[in-house]
Amino acid sequence: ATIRRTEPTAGSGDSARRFGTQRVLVEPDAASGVAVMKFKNPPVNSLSLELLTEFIISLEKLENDKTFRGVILTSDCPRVFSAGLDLTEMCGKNPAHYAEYWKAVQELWLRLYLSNLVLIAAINGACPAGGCLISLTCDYRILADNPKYLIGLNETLLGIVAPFWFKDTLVNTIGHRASEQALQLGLLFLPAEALQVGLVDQVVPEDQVLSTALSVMARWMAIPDHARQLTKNMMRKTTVDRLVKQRDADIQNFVSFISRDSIQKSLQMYLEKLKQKKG
Ligand SMILES: CCCCCCCCC/C=C/C(=O)SCCNC(=O)CCNC(=O)[C@H](O)C(C)(C)COP(=O)(O)OP(=O)(O)OC[C@H]1O[C@@H](n2cnc3c(N)ncnc32)[C@H](O)[C@@H]1OP(=O)(O)O
Repeated sequence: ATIRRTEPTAGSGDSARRFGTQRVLVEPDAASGVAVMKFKNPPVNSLSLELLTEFIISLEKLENDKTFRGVILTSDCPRVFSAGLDLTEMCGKNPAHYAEYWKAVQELWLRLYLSNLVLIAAINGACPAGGCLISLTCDYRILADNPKYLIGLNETLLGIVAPFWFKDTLVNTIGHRASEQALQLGLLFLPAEALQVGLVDQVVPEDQVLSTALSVMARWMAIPDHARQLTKNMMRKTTVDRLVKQRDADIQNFVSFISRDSIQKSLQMYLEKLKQKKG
């Protein structure tokens, strides 16, 4: 994916030029050093290989541009933050594709979890599974107060299992016992429940999600960068190293697990059910 510079939209106010890719819009505000990164992969921001790749490219661009110290992650698709990993990437494909896809999923998590940027998730829609994982890699999570916007690692409901580094990220956020129950039951939390269990840090009216994220960002950016970054690294490095030291094994484990007939069948059935729902 190439990074395309697009002209500022009419009425975009500041002279900041937007850049990004087809599926990841980046709205930089150089004055504040904050960029808003919007997923745009309609209808549900499923994390396809293309979206993952473009996401990594855009994140790297922002990390390499010293103008930016904070990024707000949000969705350009109505009602959905991200529907999680793209199920079509995990069904009916071949082992080589599964390996390539999983490597990209690992890469995104590794880059986000240890990012030197301040990352804030402005969750303006449903946030299941891989979408929830992205929000968990952020430093702070704000969820719109809409009972339709459920959030959680619901993998067991599909007959699959969240890998250990998904689990570790959840445990680091809501604790071991809450994670044990949430992962086994594939819990999808309502906003008030997510706040109560600590899965999100704030629940605000839908039209205040972005403005709240901007004010929280200002608070985090007031901290001397290097001290904050060293502290974040201190908190997260052990978790990241657990994957780094066994990335290939993790890929092989994913490929063999997802290739099982029983797993393929449950994913197909789940996809069918999603399609019927519209019926
Ligand atoms: C042990 C170690 C080994 C590792 C073991 C394996 C690794 C496990 C880690 C997996 C992590 C994951 O993220 S697995 C993904 C889990 N994701 C989910 O369960 C969410 C599924 N989606 C939903 O619940 C809903 O779509 C929701 C997001 C709420 C939006 O609802 P809406 O009514 O607005 O939209 P829908 O009508 O449902 O969906 C619109 C269209 O998008 C499609 N769609 C929806 N979600 C999709 C998805 N994730 N991937 C692809 N396509 C999706 C639908 O089929 C529809 O297709 P058309 O009908 O053609 O338009």
